[in-house]
Amino acid sequence: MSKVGLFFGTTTGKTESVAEMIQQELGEDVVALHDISSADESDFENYEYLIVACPTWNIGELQSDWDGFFPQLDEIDFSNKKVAYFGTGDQVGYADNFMDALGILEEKISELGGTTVGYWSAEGYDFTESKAIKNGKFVGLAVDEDNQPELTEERVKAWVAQLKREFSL
Ligand SMILES: Cc1cc2nc3c(=O)[nH]c(=O)nc-3n(C[C@H](O)[C@H](O)[C@H](O)COP(=O)(O)O)c2cc1C
Repeated sequence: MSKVGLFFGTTTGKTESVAEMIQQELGEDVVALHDISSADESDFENYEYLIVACPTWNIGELQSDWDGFFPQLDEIDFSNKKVAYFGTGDQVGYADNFMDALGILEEKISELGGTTVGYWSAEGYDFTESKAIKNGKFVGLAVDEDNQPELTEERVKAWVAQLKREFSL
């Protein structure tokens, strides 16, 4: 049984690619990938550690599969679970709503008892507003494949190294 469940939504495939990079970095035997479009509540119970991944769509909204799953989050017990988040977004085209989906999911899952790990510095990004900023940091890894694809690999590697410590893997 994998230790970490990574639940992602994706519309044009970018978040799925980053999910696969993260799985490679943490280890294929450590991380199981779940597309949220075909997941159900019981899938979350199997893991002590979760990674929740969602791009922001339609100006500040959850990706559509995550949007559909959102009410089902209430049925999941997140207490005793450490939860890390990552998202993909476009800081140039959507500077007022960069990574909002990450903030929306983190707020909800924290209310349901999840403990957030994997906070990420906002240095190196240029945007105006984001619901994903808490105490000056992103609540998880922010990836911008639209404008900074050359930074994705090093960002993923650094974040995964941090997660290994915070998940005690
Ligand atoms: C119509 C549209 C709306 C978008 N809205 C936002 C947004 O509000 N905030 C943001 O950060 N990115 C926004 N994006 C950028 C996407 O989040 C980004 O391309 C993302 O990597 C797509 O992920 P996916 O390929 O996994 O679906 C938008 C893109 C499109 C085409």
